This record gives sequence, C-alpha cells and structure tokens, in this order.
Amino acid sequence: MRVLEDDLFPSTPGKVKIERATAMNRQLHRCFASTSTMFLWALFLVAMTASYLSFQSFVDTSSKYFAASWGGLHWERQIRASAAPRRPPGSAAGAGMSVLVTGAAGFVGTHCSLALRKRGDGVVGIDNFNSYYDPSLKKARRSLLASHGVFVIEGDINDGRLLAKLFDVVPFTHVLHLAAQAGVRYAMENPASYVHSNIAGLVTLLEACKDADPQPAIVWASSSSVYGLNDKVPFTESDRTDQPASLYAATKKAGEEITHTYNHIYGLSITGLRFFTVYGPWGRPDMAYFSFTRNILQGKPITVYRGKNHVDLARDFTYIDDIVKGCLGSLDTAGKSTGTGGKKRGPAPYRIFNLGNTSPVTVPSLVSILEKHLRVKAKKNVVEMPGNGDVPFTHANISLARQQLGYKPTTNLDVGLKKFVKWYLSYYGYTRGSKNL
Ligand SMILES: O=C(O)[C@H]1O[C@H](OP(=O)(O)OP(=O)(O)OC[C@H]2O[C@@H](n3ccc(=O)[nH]c3=O)[C@H](O)[C@@H]2O)[C@H](O)[C@@H](O)[C@H]1O
Repeated sequence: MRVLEDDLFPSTPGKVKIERATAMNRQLHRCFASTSTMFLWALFLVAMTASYLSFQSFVDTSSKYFAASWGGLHWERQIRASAAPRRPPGSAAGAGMSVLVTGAAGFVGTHCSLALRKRGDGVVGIDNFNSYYDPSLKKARRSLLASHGVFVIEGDINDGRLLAKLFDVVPFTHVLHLAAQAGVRYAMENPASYVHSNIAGLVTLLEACKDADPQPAIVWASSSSVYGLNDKVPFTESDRTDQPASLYAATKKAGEEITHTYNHIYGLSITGLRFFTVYGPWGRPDMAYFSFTRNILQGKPITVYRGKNHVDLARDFTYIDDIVKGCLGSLDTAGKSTGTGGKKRGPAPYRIFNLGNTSPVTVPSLVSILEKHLRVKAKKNVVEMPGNGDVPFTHANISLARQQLGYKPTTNLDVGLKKFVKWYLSYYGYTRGSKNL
C-alpha cells in the first residue's frame, strides 16, 4: 500500500531527499529484481527455442530421410530390375529399350508404361502424385503397374538430384515425358502450378537428359491446345501456334520452344506429340467425359458449354489405345541424341506430330453417347462458353504421324466411351440406383 501511495502521491518538499532516496532504492531493487527475473526468463526462453529448433530440424531432416521414397541399395536394385528390357534374345524387335516415363501414374503414363512393359521394354516411372485430382486413382494405377513389374518412384521432375541419380543408376535409352500440369480451365485458378511443372520441371528434366551419358532420346506430350485461336482446319503441324488461348496452351507452346533449344545446343533427340483430348479407361476425372459420367450417374446436372451464336463446341476426342500406339511409334522411330558430356556432337532429330482421331464430335453428341451407354438421361445446363481458355473446336490432320510413325487411329468415340463406361462401372463398383459414387 505504501509503495502504491509513493507512486501515486509525490513527496512533499523537505521529505523529498530521504524519501526519494528510499523510494529510488526500492525501485532500483524492484527493477533489478525484475530485470534479473526477466533475464532468467529470457535465457530460459532462448534455451527452449534453441532446443525446439534443433529438435525440429532433426525431425525435419530425419522425416525427410525416412519419408524420402528414393535412395539406397534396395531402391537401386528395384530401379535396375524395372529398367531392364526383357525381350527374348535375338528378338526381331531388337534388344529393347530402357524408358524413363515421367507422369507414370497419370492416365497416358500408365497405359504407355504397361504397353512398353508388355512388349518387353524396361520401364521406370516417376510421378509426384499431386492432388490435382484424386491421388487414390493415381495410387491404384501405380499398383496396376507394380503388378506388371513396373516400379514408379514418388518424386518430382523438379528434383534435379533425383534425376541425376536415376541416370547414374540406369543408362536410359529413352525418356517418355508425360508429367505435366494438365487442364485448360484450371490454369486460371492455379497459374503457378503450370509454370512449376510445364516450364521449370521440363527444364530440370532436359538438364538431366543433356548431362546424361549416354543422352536419351526424348518423346514428350505437347497439346492440341497450342493451335489456340487457329481456325484453319484440320490443324496441321505447320499451322501457326502463336495465339494460345490459355496459360496451359502457352506453357505447352513454350515447351516446344524450350525443347528446340536443347535439341539445337546439346543434340538431344526430341519428339513433341500434340495430343487431342485423350479419353478412356483409367482416365482423368477432371475431363468432361469423366465428370459428366460421374454426375449423370449421381443424378446431378452437368454444364454443357456452347460457343458463340449457339454453335456447339467440338473436340477431336482420341482414344487412349490409339495414343499409346502413337507414343510407342514415336519412341521406336526417335533417332539418337548426339551429345556427350553436355556437348552436341552433331545434328539430332527434332519432330512434332499431331496425335488426334481426325473426326471431331460435338460436346452434346458426347453427352448423348454417354447417356446411351449409361442408360441414364443427363440433366443438362447449357451455358455460353465462359472466357476461360477454351477453344471452340479441335481437328487434327494426322498425315505426318501416319507417314512417319505408322499412326492409324482405329477407335471411334462410341466404341471408346463404351469401354470407358465399362471400366468406370467396374472401378467404382456402381450398382444402378446407388448414389455412393
Ligand atoms: O487436347 C488437349 O490438348 C487438351 O485436351 C483436354 O482439354 P479439353 O479438350 O478442354 O477437354 P475437356 O476438359 O474434357 O473438355 C472437352 C469439351 O467439353 C467442354 N466442357 C468441359 C467441361 C464442362 O463442364 N462442360 C463442357 O462443356 C469443353 O468446353 C470442351 O469443349 C485436356 O483436359 C487438356 O489437358 C489437354 O490435354
């Protein structure tokens, strides 16, 4: 109480010196006492923080170490076994290739890896299992691949150390580069993911390929979207591709330019494939045919975009098995890369092909075919196409691929969707009337 009074009511003159001195002593004492307490507390907090941080960094390092899905002797053995070609000696098709497939747990990656493995080529997959769409589907694809002896590493193509290690362990003859951020309209929501995978990831991969000895030949997925606002039909490889309508298209177009520089400077053999709206079993849930199927079965409405003046949108939908043939044909005909030690030793092939079906179908027709195979009527909301990067139609001229790769699509949309629906129903275990998809 006294202390409080002292503080609140200053001393009268005459008392001031003694009382001030006493008060000062008290204050100094209090101050010293609280400073030393604070000092001790501060010391304690610093010690706690330091030990927390070092513990945290230990946890981080060790969890990285333990969570790392690559490295070690066992891992290397798995890689070598998966990469080893298994064609019978003296086989007419030659000794077999060792192919690194990026995006191996993706839709096209899984189908191509299986096809390569089935004909006796060695395949190692890499995939980052990101959550752009349900990762459990990607994991199921990985299990399918594992059951056929294809090992898929969980890793990112932006990880240069991992790629260098892979080329250290296996002298891959080919890289089938399918890892990418896909989807035309999602580019407005998450532009950075397109730069990360389709630009930065591509460059990291090309760096690893140009440093590898021997250098592999590279076949990679470009896209029909590079034709952008081109309205000359059908789309031919030599048509202009400098008017992309979406960031996705722009990153794929950039990929074509970037791969060209690596071909020019380092002698990497490059084949870019412009895929046209690929569909089929084990497909991508973000694509229209897949999400329409899910919604139709769940009794939910679907949104059907329509172009200007009520013109229907159309796509040159291409069935996965045809695309696989185009990819394998490209790998088989890819000439060798010519560089060693990161230096070009001569000109190497640089090719671009359309892989389409060359018979566009409108989106309402796609819906009708699905209704027929699902035996359920769709609830359609027809709306004008928003300005989100979509193009009104695509139509591939495939003469070049036919001539140079022997590419010849054989599956029309009706047959292809029938196969897709069969897979969908078996995979998701749909029984009519169930809403549990
Ligand atoms: O060829 C490609 O290079 C690209 O093909 C694919 O893109 P797209 O051709 O746009 O396929 P997709 O989304 O199935 O839409 C199909 C149609 O349905 C319309 N569409 C779509 C969604 C919807 O809700 N409603 C609708 O009408 C839509 O307007 C369109 O007309 C790949 O996703 C892409 O990654 C890339 O590989």
